This record gives sequence, structure tokens and C-alpha cells, in this order.
Amino acid sequence: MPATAKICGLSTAPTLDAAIAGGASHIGLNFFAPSPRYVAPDQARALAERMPGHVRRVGVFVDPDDELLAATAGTLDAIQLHKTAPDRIAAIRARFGRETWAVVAVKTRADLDNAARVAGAADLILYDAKTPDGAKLPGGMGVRFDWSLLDGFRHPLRWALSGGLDAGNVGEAIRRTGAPLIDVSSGVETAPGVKDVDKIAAFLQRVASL
Ligand SMILES: O=C(O)c1ccccc1NCC(=O)[C@H](O)[C@H](O)COP(=O)(O)O
Repeated sequence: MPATAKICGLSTAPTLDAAIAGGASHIGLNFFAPSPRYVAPDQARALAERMPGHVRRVGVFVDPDDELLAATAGTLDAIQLHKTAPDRIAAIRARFGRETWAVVAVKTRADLDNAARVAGAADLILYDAKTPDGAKLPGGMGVRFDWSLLDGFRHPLRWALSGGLDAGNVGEAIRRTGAPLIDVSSGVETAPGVKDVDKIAAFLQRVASL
């Protein structure tokens, strides 16, 4: 089965259209205010209206409160949760009825123990690189983790791979890990938060060619 791709942190119509035209299976809308990719709920709603139903809309959140989730869930097919405790992930899933993605931040093999902790709470695990201590963002920093950590790992749920991917390394990432779904943000940008239609097209072409 060929891998599919999520283009994360889209905030403009032309870049969203490039992701759709290039064959992205998912797009990410970021609701973490300190992020350079932040979109307000109204802006997200307008972007979502441009999208065909087969492209899944994923909201990106960092330990969100119910108020933010209530303001955005209507726009979304899935909720992606960074830095959120397993019991809170389960509560969000039960309350909002959306496919729920738990992010497992990885730097060492021990970090993969968190996959088992979220297995009963979420629908999908997104393995992402742990960002440096003190970093402003828990994702979207172009940091890659050692993919060999996933060698032989028994994934307790459906899963996806993220962290430092770009058109030049995504082929190796998929070959090495067997990831069924891959996620990219800064690898298709010219500066933090500035997506590039040509980079989006090149990335998606590369994934489609594998
Ligand atoms: O991208 C952000 O600004 C961000 C902020 C806060 C939480 C998560 C964030 N991004 C999450 C993603 O899903 C990214 O696509 C993922 O971390 C990979 O990013 P990159 O390494 O830049 O491709």
C-alpha cells in the first residue's frame, strides 16, 4: 500500500490548493497560538470550505481546553494532540467524537513506551521528533529523530511518521520505517510558517513516486 501524506500547518488558500492538487490525503490546521502557522477558527472554517470531502482536515492542538475544541471541532475530521495526557486524550475523543491522534515525541527508545500509554485513548499515533529543551514549539521545527528506533517496534495503533521530513529524505523515511502516512510542515516552507507551493508539489510527487 503506498504511503499517503499530510501537509501540516497550512494557512493560505493557494498553499491549501497546492496540497489538494498534489494529492495530500490530510491537511493540518494549527490552533496553537504561539505557532507561526496558527489559524484562527474563522480562518480555518473558510479554508475548510475550499476542500473536497476526501481530504481529511486535522486540527493541531497543544493540550487544548474544551472551549477551543468546541470552537473548531465542527471544521475538523480529526484532532491531533501534542503534550496531552492519555486520560485527557480519551476524554476529548469521547466528548468531540472525532478521530483522535496522539503525538508521541521521540528522541530515545524509551520515548516509545508512551505509545502503549496512549493506545487505549487515541485512534492513531503520530511519532514526531522531540524538539529541544526550552523550544517554543513541540513540533514544526524540522527536527528529525533516529528512524532506526522504530525497527521491529510493534505499533499498538494505526500510526504516522513526522519530524524533519522533506522531498529529499521522505523516500528513505518510508523505506526505512514502512510508515503508511507521513506528515510534513517546515520541509515544505521557505521560512517558518511560509508554505511554498512548489515545495508542496515536489514533496507530494516524491511520495507518489514511491
Ligand atoms: O508546526 C507547528 O508550529 C506546531 C506547533 C505546535 C504543535 C505542533 C506543531 N506542528 C505539528 C506537526 O504536525 C508538524 O507537522 C510536525 O511536528 C513536523 O514538523 P516538521 O518537522 O517541521 O516537518
